[in-house]
Amino acid sequence: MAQLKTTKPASGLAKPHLQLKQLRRSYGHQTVVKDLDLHIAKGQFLALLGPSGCGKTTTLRMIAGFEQPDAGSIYLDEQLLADAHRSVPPEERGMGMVFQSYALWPHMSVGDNVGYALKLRGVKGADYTRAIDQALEQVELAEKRDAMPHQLSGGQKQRVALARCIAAQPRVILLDEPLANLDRHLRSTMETAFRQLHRQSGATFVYVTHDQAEAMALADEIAVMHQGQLVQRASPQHIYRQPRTAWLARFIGQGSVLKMEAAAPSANHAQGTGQCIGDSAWLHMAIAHALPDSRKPQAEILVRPEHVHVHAAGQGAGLPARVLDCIFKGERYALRLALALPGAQELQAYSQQPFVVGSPVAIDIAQAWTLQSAA
Ligand SMILES: Nc1ncnc2c1ncn2[C@@H]1O[C@H](COP(=O)(O)OP(=O)(O)OP(=O)(O)O)[C@@H](O)[C@H]1O
Repeated sequence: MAQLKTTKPASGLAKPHLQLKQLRRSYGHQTVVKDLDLHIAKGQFLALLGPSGCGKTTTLRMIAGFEQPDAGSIYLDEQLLADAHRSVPPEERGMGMVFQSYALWPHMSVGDNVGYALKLRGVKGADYTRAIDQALEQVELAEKRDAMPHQLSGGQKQRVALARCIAAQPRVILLDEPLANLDRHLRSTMETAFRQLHRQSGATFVYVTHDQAEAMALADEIAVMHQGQLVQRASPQHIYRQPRTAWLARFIGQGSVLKMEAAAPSANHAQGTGQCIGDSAWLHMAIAHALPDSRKPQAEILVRPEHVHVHAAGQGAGLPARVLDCIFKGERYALRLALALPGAQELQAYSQQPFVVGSPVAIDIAQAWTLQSAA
């Protein structure tokens, strides 16, 4: 692999950001990252989200410099970091990486682990000690400075790994499933720590995860990958409310993808993908007409459980349905319902009251989102 020497951007006024341009990487005959275009603004917290094997880690490793692209290029500011012919070595990219496995040196104290990169850079004496103390304070582990890694809990080890990363003051911090080894309670504590550190450090964060809840809780924007390609990139709110494809709608959050008749009678709604339908009466009609053997065109819509109102059968109008499941979730009940219509389409709903499994109900769908056909 030819190695590029680090060169500063030509202009100090250049707008700094990380750019992946038409990035491609294959292993044997399998192309795992396919012409990926991604621009990440300075100081942004971007989550790279997708199911196992979609190419997230390979993308992160190319940004870090552990893998070289087969085609395309990676720029930081205006500096070319890598393309198919050249690659700046990882240690010259000004990036830090936090792994799922913590990757602490077992024979070094917490303080020495945190200061490792600084020592390599020749930082010594009071500056070295101050940088370690500051980084450990940021992750609230100042009292563990002299402890050894084996004396720490999983969450503490991950915070040391973060402190080590921050102490080196990287421009970009790359995180590969850093919370995957932690229990649920610790994960939410660590999510708070990540958000604080992101704000304090001002660094650009690129965070790989397959957990949508984690991506939504942490990131300003989410880039969803599927089979090596970018499916959608937007804010968590946008991706949740307006997923582009049926695949993404199913992948992100709770919700049901229902079929409805694309050209329902009395429809004065424009048809097509990427639209919010808020007319309940029209929605009910279009869903009721989605006969499984219909020759008329069918469309797919996303219905989130919070938009489904359930009441006992006979108490008001609505689509007829039957309760398949009713699970107590603490603050509410989660229902699984089957429409009592041809096709028996299933959907999810929330309710403040329990419903008996098997009982007939009526449902109102307040809004839905039209989708592209399944990817
Ligand atoms: N060094 C390698 N040699 C061969 N195949 C590889 C190599 N690294 C990754 N792959 C394959 O590339 C595909 C993408 O892997 P990658 O680790 O990028 O996915 P991922 O989205 O991060 O998945 P996970 O969430 O499971 O880590 C997988 O099919 C994987 O088996």
